[in-house]
Amino acid sequence: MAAIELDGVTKEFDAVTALRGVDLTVEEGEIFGFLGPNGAGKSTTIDVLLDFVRPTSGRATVLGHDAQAESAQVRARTGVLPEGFDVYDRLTARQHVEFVAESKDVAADVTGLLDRVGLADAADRTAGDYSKGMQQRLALAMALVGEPDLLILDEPTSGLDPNGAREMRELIRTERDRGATVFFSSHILGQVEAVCDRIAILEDGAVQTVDRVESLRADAGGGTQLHVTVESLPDGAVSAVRTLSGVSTVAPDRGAADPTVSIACADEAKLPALNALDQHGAPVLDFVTEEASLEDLFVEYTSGNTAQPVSGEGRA
Ligand SMILES: Nc1ncnc2c1ncn2[C@@H]1O[C@H](COP(=O)(O)OP(=O)(O)OP(=O)(O)O)[C@@H](O)[C@H]1O
Repeated sequence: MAAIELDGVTKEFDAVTALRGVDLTVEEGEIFGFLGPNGAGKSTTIDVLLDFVRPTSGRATVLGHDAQAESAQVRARTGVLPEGFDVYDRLTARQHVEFVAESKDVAADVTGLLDRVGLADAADRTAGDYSKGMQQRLALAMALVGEPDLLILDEPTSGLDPNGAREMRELIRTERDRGATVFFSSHILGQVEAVCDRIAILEDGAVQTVDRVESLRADAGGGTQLHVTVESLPDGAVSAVRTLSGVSTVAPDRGAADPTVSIACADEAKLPALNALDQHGAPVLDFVTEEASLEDLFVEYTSGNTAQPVSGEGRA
């Protein structure tokens, strides 16, 4: 059974069409990244799933329940980290989590949950004094109450430092290993590509593409960037690499003491490219490889929208 099914969902807010016939299926047990620039419609989609807004047309099903008619059942089995979560200033973190457990009518290991999100030491401090990152961690602990079958996380790494973002990704993986489905939105490509099984790219209320991360990476053109330092770089060596199958671009740079050449190529073309350099008067001194980023693809699908897709602060 699909964890999430959107079927032709359109949402119009007066003058703004936020969603335009969105079709999307998220399978159970997936970590699914919902990516798009600011204003693409990510939060509106999540609001439809949780019945905070009603679609103008189309239908949403969550964990087999109709998102509108059976929203209570959906919420009972779903943990949500909303965008721009506001804490209750005078309540402690512990009280926040206890409150969610009471509302959901489930038993919760409150200390254990706060420990998992790195707030054990601050559990009894009032959340009004928390930093933004600590508030975000608290929101995550609240989302995890009751071991939900589905986690819906809206911009979960917002406000987190690089360590916090990495811990968030580890936690997402742990939740998936427990059997949960994780659906999370982000406008930061690096966050999504580091952890997701599949990604949908949304732009202007419409799904532009849905695919596995590896397939998107392959579509990004050239599986690998090869940066090679050579002793010398005659034109013949550059041309020899250009003619190899699987090589898409070759960019020589003769400005430094040792010339370099950057080669975008398919994985299987890496060794032939290095051999071709060696054999055409460009002995290889050193090389590094870099996986192709999805950033170009993201920009292509989102028409270079003003949101900055950054490639992340490092992989988990
Ligand atoms: N309640 C509302 N009333 C009017 N317009 C709205 C409302 N909610 C969202 N919109 C509009 O719908 C569009 C999609 O907004 P949404 O918040 O879903 O985007 P998003 O992808 O989540 O963006 P961000 O990354 O900035 O959070 C935007 O143009 C927004 O202004």
